[in-house]
Amino acid sequence: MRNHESKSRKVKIQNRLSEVNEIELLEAWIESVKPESGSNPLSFDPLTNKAPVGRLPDGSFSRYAGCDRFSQLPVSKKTKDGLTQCKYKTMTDIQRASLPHSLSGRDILGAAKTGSGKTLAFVIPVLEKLYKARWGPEDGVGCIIMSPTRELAGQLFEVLKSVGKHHGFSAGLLIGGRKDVDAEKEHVNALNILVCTPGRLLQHMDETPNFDCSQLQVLVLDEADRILDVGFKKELNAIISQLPKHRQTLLFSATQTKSVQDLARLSLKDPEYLGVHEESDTATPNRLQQTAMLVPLDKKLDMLWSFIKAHLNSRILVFLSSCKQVKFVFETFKKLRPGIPLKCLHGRMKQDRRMGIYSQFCEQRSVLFSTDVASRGLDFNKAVDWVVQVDCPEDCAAYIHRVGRTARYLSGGRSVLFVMPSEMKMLEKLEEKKIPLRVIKANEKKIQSVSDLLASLLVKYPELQHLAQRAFVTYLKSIHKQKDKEIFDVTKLPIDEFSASLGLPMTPKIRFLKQKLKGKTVSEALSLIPEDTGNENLLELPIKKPDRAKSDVEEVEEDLLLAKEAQEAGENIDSKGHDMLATRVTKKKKLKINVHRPVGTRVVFDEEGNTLPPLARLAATSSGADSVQLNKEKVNQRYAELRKDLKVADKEDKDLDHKRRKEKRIKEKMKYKRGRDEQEEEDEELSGSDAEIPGGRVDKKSKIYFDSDDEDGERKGDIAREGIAADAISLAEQEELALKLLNSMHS
Ligand SMILES: Nc1ncnc2c1ncn2[C@@H]1O[C@H](COP(=O)(O)OP(=O)(O)OP(=O)(O)O)[C@@H](O)[C@H]1O
Repeated sequence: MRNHESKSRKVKIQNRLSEVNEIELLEAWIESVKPESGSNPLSFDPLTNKAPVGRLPDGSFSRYAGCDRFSQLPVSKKTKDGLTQCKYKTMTDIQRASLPHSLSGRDILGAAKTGSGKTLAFVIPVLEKLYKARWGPEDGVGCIIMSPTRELAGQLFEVLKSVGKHHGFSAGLLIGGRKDVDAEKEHVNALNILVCTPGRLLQHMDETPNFDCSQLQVLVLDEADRILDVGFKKELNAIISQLPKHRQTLLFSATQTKSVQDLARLSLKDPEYLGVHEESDTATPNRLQQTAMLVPLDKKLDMLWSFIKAHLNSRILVFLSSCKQVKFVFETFKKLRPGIPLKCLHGRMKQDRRMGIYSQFCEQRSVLFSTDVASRGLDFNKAVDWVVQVDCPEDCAAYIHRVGRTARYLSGGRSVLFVMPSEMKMLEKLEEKKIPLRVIKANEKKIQSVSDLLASLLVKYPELQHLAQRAFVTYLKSIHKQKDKEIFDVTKLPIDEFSASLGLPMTPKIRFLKQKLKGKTVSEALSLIPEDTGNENLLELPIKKPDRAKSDVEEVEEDLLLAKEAQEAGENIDSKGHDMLATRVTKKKKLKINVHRPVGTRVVFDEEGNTLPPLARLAATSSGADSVQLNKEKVNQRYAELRKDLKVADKEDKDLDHKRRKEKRIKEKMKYKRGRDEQEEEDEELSGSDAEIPGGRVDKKSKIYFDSDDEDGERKGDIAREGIAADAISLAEQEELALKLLNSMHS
């Protein structure tokens, strides 16, 4: 027994000695032939396969800058073994360009096309840095790898595990949507490498006792431009403030930032900027065939349906602009049975389900409807045949990342972008960014219409109607919120036709466009109605009437529907569900209600219970001048009454709404106090907000954690915004309050 123990101790000592020797050798090698700062190793001639590697007979070292095989790099045997087992032999361009610099400890800003192997370009230096520092369990967190989405973090974690499997480091995946946060807290201090999303990392920084990153050696931001953009600004600043300045920082993305401000935030030291495909003719992979098709908004679903039916043996990734769009298209198309499995992925799904869907999609032919949650970094086993962008991406970078889900590494792929007539500017912008797009015309004969099928589905399944309405509103909202107004202009969209194309019997109201009328309340708007229109027969309201042929009965039903949705959404509407201001105000067309319209289209009862058409009793019943005068007076009187009623109703609604918001805030606060961080149920939705609108993030009121792909995060942001608006409590006041609380806790 004792013999055995001493033997194993001997082996350990030997291993340690050989590791120490290896590290000394690696350090000497790296130091003696490191590439000049500012050089791009891609311009060096590769070493031949037979050239000796490492220490040469004359005591010098082989050159590693410019070599094209992992075996020629000054990296440890453990890393080399991991790479060999994963069958990685030859380096990709970004790996060739960046590894010689990153292995010598320099900060890196790496930009290379999608699918070009950026992950290994940071995983290898991370492993090597910690290995050379002889990092052990007692040293705590040595490296943080941050990703903007959970799926991507999960994927990076897998690469790290497989390439680093011969090293003894402990690594953990810290992402939102996992329930085991308490268990995580217990272990997080023992981890050497954290692969995380910013929200979850910050949560640990704030909540985990003794969480310590003060010894951090390497910080990696994958999809760095995304993490550096406004959506993550607060989280990132808070995280960075807790990290030591003396560290190595590696930033990678397909669309990199060079903004000095951003880099200053990260305290980079003379970073090596390695944009390996900058000289390339195209910004996207060469094996990617990209097309664009002019598709009007109301024909998008027809086109998508026809496309799917024509590619039943493919793996198709479809991008839509919001999770409500995704849900609607997924649920309805599923019922229409296109003959290929359908799946959907969006930020409101529970994390386990998201992961499950992601792997299922990698395995079989299917269509995956997704929001931008799947647009960055994900490597679907090189198996996506088509990327279909039904809704236009917010900018060229988003386009590049979406199409980058196909044609990865050496494989080919195809993509198609549906562009609406109002978005043609996008094509110019893409061309400017060196994105080779072929604009093609759809074969009209092959397009199958689904609108009628959808309409019947919506009749049969009322819940789908609700989904359709939400999809409709959130789509328009996403367009309205887009920053690039040259491309996105909600007023240019065929709104009624769009509504009909979703199968909706009538156009839902578009509440958010209220702003166009400068935020006036219902009663204020009513007060704008002229006392005397100058035309005895017409009442003009600033309402866009979508379908002139639509009957009044339809209008009543429509209002009821809208009222229901608006109430759910917590909007200010009057007690009868009328939101006259917000109703279909798009092109500010005026609805003219003819008070002389035929009796019988809309049934109204008078005090005796007799049926009357609306306002008919106010209208002229004879052609005599007296009666016209009389009716005008009645009309004005009636309006005055209406205004009064509505003012009262409006006030009641405001009070109710205020109360409701207050209750909601209190509820939310309680929720966060309990430390709940789980993903909300898919169907828990907040009034008209759609979280997948990039840049739509808002300041958070208090400690709220979210990942970019976490629609709940956006929700929480919205809640915070509501809270701020309602309370008008400033950040300074909140901080003061928090301080007081803290002081009282300590005293
Ligand atoms: N040297 C290599 N040899 C063979 N395959 C590689 C090599 N490097 C990376 N790959 C493979 O290429 C694919 C794309 O790699 P990776 O996901 O790192 O790309 P990326 O540049 O990070 O893409 P994105 O910009 O979309 O995040 C992966 O399947 C990976 O396994």
